[in-house]
Amino acid sequence: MTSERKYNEADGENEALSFDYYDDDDVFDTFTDGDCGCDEGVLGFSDPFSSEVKPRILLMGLRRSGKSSIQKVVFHKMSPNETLFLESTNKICREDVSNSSFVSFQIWDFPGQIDFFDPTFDYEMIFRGTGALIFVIDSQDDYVEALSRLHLTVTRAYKVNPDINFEVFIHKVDGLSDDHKIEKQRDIHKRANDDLADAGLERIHLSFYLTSIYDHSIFEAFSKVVQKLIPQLPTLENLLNIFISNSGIEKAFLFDVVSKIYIATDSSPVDMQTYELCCDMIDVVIDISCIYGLTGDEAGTPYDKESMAIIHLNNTTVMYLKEVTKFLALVCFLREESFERKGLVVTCRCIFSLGYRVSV
Ligand SMILES: Nc1nc2c(ncn2[C@@H]2O[C@H](COP(=O)(O)OP(=O)(O)OP(=O)(O)O)[C@@H](O)[C@H]2O)c(=O)[nH]1
Repeated sequence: MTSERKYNEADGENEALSFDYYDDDDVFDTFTDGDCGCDEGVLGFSDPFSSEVKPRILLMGLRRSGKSSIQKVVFHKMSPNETLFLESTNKICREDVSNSSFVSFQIWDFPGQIDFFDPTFDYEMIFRGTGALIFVIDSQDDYVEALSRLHLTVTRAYKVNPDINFEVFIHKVDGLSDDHKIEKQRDIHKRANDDLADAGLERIHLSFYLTSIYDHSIFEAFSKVVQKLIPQLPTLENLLNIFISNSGIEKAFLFDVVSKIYIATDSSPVDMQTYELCCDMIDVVIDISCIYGLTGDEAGTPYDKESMAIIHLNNTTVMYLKEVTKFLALVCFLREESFERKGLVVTCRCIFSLGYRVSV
């Protein structure tokens, strides 16, 4: 028998710190009409009795909209093509993502076909502990039904917990031209907000992202969702701003190496190409380390204190990657002429190490 956390409503104010435990038969078994499509052992609570409270991210949307694929590609390194063989999820799958003290949350993947407003289903308990609700809309399908489900979900969730961040992934945009993508986003944005306005709920804010598992857009969107749940974000951004203003560095990211989610960057805008280059650099570092860094039967990891890489691009830009902690990497862009002042990078690494220690 597994255990599930439940909010202790009596504790009122600070709900995020008021978990207690109970056997989960009553809530979740309502939806277990078959085997979970999730790997037992990988998914579920890694430490159900830990007192640590993690923000909860819900993945919701109609059947086949791409929820499980998103989770598998971002957090399990599944290749996008393999998602073609994913079976439909038929019960709620929960996963702990605890790569570092910053990137630490639970993802709950909901089956598309369930009626989570079934009276036997304690949706209040679920929404009360939620930090972000990602609603996935298949942009290649007719989205009228998805929009009405989005409206229902958001309004119910908001009533229970107005602090939830509502994130709408307009998904599978890989099949669409750029013009078509923008047109879809505008249409979905307008209809969803009109529905809320008609219900007198224009104060509910929805954020929209164009996503696909076939490019980096899904990682970028997830980065933004996760960043909103990191209380240390303003401090990290500040540190990165100080960092770049005191060095020749033009752009700096703090990456979670495992998921390739960037948990913070300086306040200059991020463009997709820069983000993609960072992801590629992380892949290169890990791949090269796996091939040449691990010897024989050594049980080491391909990413450790020694991990660092420098890549000279052919446009006089240099990319610099350095391990900050076991799970975090600092990835910077700088001009070749500034690169000689590499000592600054090392200094700033100390600042980040300090920032990390302070946060735990
Ligand atoms: N073209 C394209 N197909 C995608 C994308 N993401 C997911 N898919 C496909 O969409 C189909 C459904 O994906 P799932 O992840 O199983 O969808 P789901 O929302 O979890 O479905 P249920 O478990 O039934 O609720 C699969 O064939 C995926 O390969 C995407 O970004 N682009």
